[in-house]
Amino acid sequence: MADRVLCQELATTGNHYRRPKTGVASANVVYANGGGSWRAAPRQAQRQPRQTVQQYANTPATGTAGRHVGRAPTAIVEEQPRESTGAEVMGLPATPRTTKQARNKSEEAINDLLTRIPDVGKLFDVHSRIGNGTFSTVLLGTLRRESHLPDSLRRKFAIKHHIPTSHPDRIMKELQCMTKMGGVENVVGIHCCLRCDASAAFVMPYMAHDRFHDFYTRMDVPEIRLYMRNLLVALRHVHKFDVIHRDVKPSNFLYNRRRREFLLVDFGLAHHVNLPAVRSSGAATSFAAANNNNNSKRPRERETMEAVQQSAPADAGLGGAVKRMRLHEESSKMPLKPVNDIAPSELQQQLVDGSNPVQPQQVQQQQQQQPQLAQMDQTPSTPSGSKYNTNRNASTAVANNGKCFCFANPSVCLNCLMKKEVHASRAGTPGYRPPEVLMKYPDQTTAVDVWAAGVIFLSIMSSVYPFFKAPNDFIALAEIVTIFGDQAIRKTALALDRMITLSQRSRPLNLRKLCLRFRHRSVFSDAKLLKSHESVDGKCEVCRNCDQYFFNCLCEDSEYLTESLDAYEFFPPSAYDLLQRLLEINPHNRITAEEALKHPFFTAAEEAEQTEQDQLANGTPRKMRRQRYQNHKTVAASPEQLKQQVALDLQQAAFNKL
Ligand SMILES: Nc1ncnc2c1ncn2[C@@H]1O[C@H](COP(=O)(O)OP(=O)(O)OP(=O)(O)O)[C@@H](O)[C@H]1O
Repeated sequence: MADRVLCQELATTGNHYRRPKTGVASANVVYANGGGSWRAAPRQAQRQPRQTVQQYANTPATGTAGRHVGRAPTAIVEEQPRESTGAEVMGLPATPRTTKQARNKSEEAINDLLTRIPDVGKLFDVHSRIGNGTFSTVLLGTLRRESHLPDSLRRKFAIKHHIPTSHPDRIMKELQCMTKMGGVENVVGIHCCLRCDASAAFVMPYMAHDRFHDFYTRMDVPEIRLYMRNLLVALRHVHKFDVIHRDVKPSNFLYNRRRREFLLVDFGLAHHVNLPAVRSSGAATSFAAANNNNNSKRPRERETMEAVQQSAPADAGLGGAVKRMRLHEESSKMPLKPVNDIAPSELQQQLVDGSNPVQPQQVQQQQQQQPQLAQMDQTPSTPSGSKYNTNRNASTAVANNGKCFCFANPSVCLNCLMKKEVHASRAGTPGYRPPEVLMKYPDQTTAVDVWAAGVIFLSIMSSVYPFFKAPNDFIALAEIVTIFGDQAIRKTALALDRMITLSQRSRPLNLRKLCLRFRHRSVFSDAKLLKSHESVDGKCEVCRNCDQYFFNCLCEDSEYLTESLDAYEFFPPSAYDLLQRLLEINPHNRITAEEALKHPFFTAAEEAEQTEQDQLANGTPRKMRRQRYQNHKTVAASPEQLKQQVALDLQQAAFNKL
């Protein structure tokens, strides 16, 4: 029998759903400049084989090395874009996209939900699977007690069925976020939560939405503005609670183009802004242990346990599990013996069996040693004057005030072994992690989400999705360095107390050039254009910094005469400025969601809109013309009225000028 932990009455008088229609009316559209990644994205192509037929042509990008251009998709033939409504099972005709395989998966998911949580079946008719994530399957449901109503009057719900291996704390935290913050400002709310043994399901309001893939290249500036504004509104709301969403990405920000509705979903990785209290190797140990329980289908990091430990305010309501973890953490928090006291044989023994004898006075010594160690991190120079100390002798290390001896050694030096482990969350989806996360900065803030919003904006502006696609955090950082230059990263690393070693220098690229160059890739990668710039011997110079042909150079301070981009301009200058601020490398200088909403990209448009509305209220130009014509006629009728009309016209002109 199901054990219901929280079930509010589903009597919310929400809007009755309407029969869904497709968002955009255009069938079989061929995009010459359709989306795609910098690199070939076989995963992306594989993920949606049933929905999109993609024709990739292996068009060599400009530049010899093609560091980040690689294989550019030249054409995407798509079926009519549609909202993922699950409408088929609600009496609507099945679309050709619904394959047998998809139906099977949908049925599997429904059966799984109904078997694991039988109460769901008593309350809901579950129709189809509408989303599939790392931690859950989301299904479409309608109330059984409304089954007698016509389709158009039955309310729809998104039932998020958590995978049974999801940690209870993670589920609890997600639930807390939704109950505390949800239901307003584009943030998803929750109706109820059902649990049976190890399985839990959230019942949320359902929102039919379009796939990002279908609209990100099609939006005009006002729509992009609307999209970004709504995303920032949701983030501003979440950030007011000092909560970092940590998984801001297009698939978690639902958008219904037709109804202009938005919804930020998935608070599975959300946590409070770091309190620097819990950063110990013990925490890392228990986190690792928790991590082992979770098997990920997709490369999204699972740091729930760590997040729980770092978010003290959230802990209050989390119950025994967290307390248990804290105990575990305390017991493993014991500091290591100071290096002076460790005989080499003893140390070896410790490393082998993991034993860690601790005495009270050693704790004190350890605490005294911490500032020294922190300092050491910042001073890589050695007595010999070389940048790195390659001395292998541990006793010399001690004599050298605990400097690092790891470089060029096959093992971690004693001094580093003694250091407290830096424990920084890296939860989130690859491609949306900001530099501070990639550099393992422990005191992360809501700026993490703002960076992710910037990446989404960059995808929209450049028509490249996903924009960053690195297999690991190092390459992800290298991608950021490629665009923003090494100086910005070095400075930020210094500001964040992190040390970063880069093998080469790189100058920053210009975001406007980057966006327009990618947006119009077919134009700038055209063979004819290349031919027109080739020298007589058929060669064309390539910029060493950005790896692009000189006429397409993307560098901020380019030394080349490049092709003019003005004819291809699509955005106002304020858009690039906002993009730059959202993607500020230093999290301390990054714009907040609240500030971003006051950026001229939004406010200037609002002012223009206001003026337009005022004009409408006072008469549109067309109306005015008609009025003038009528006036003219009247004037002809009476010379007396002529004066009046002229005065009126002058008044109107003066008013318009204002
Ligand atoms: N309220 C909702 N209405 C409509 N669809 C929804 C709703 N909530 C979630 N979905 C769909 O389900 C998908 C997965 O949901 P969610 O992100 O919450 O799960 P997840 O397991 O955490 O996924 P991921 O690992 O991709 O973040 C979403 O991308 C969306 O398409």
